[in-house]
Amino acid sequence: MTKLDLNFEPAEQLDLKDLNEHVLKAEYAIRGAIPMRAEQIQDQINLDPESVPFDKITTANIGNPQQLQQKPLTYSRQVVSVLQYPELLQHRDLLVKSGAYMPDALDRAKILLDKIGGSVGAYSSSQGVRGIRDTVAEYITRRDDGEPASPQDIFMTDGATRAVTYLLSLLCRGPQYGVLIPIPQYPVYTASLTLYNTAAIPYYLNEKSGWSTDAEEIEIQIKKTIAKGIKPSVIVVINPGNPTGSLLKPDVMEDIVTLAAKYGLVILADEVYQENVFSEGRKFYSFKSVLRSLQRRHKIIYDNVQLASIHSTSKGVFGECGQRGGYLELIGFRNSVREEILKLASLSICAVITGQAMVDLMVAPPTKGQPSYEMDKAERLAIHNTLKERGELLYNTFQELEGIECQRPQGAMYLFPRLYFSQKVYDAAKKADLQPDEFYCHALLESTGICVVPGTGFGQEEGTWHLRTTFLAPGTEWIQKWKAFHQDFYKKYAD
Ligand SMILES: Cc1ncc(COP(=O)(O)O)c(C=O)c1O
Repeated sequence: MTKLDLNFEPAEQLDLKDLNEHVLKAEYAIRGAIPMRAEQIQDQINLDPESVPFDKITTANIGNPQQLQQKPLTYSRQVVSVLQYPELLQHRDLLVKSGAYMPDALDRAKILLDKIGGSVGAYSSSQGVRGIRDTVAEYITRRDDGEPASPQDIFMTDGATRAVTYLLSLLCRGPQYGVLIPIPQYPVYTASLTLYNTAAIPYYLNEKSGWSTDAEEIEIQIKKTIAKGIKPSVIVVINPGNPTGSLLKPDVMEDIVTLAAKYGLVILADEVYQENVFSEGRKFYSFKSVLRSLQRRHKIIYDNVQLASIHSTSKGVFGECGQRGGYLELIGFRNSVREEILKLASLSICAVITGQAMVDLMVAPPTKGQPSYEMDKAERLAIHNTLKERGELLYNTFQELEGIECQRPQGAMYLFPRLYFSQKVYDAAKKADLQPDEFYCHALLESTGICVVPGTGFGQEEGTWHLRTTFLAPGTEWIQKWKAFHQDFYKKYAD
């Protein structure tokens, strides 16, 4: 029998007013109203397939390749399956003879198990498995043409998002501090800044010149912000860009590093699309390689630049979003600051171990001479080429249509076309209490099942309207459906 007095009015449940206002204000359009409506429609299709004029939802709203039939790379999945069940190694001959496993995948699993300490079911150190950080450091060194990387600077994370969270939670210090973000941008950045109650300082990318970044425009924004009494402390750069698909040139990157050196900005280089480069004759340059080159050419002025680079297993040709693998490389930070990042990492104990293993496999594929080499290389190339072709196809289709203007994809996995609307669309959108781009995207979803995200969710220059679509969905049927919808929409709303 309780000794407490039971004669009371029960306390109320929580209401929104009882919650953290910053969480309420944060928005993430990629999983916002339109994707939520798409989920409802999918449920409706499952219950009653005849109730909508299409048979499935095409999820072009999120860069989630394996949801759209991209096959995982065989070698890495073979290795990870053994990590989950190491007893398989006792049946090596059988597994190899039957063709179920390649011998080098089994060897790699053994090496990884040793690195991990025997079981993916055990925590690792908070910074991540040392042997995996060694592999990542070797990869970065190779990628940057011999510019050395150190495992001490690598932090393994649950996807790149966790790395963004660590950095912004540490660097955002309230509304009198600001973070420079590109517009349009990947909305995790604005959402995080809202959560951490820190000012977002937009710098606009130049659509007409392929969504290029203009350092002079950034400096103007920095000066304006300082004049308002807000201190810019971080600059976020997404390269290749999401949602724009643009690829930065080294001279622009040098300018950004110069601004970082001059104004004491930490560079948060979101480099998760570093493998997704499609422009002929162009290549990805890491911010680290650009910084090191500047440091070599100039004495002192670049010595204090602090750079955090993030990468992920979610994109590239790996597309292993659900495995939550990622890493963060810290360059130029004081030890005391790195210790705080480590503390943040230790609060979640460690990154998922299979995700860490996935990073190891992503950055160190089988090498020439190993039995899996040819197969792995062919699979990687096929995925890369398919993405490139799909991007081109969608781009070419947009070129044919009225009222839509699209920049050629240079990288990443998105197109961000601009939409020009008639007065009738503005009026209809207003009536529906939507922005014109939201109105178009809703109509596209309801007519075709194609789910994309309105430009409003990424930020866009006032008075302009866009949408973001991935080019991951297979086949051409959905593109034809979109084309037909678009033509009907423009006919229906012609002034
Ligand atoms: C620019 C950018 N950064 C980070 C992420 C998050 O990646 P992850 O799945 O590794 O958390 C994404 C995902 O789409 C992205 O587009």
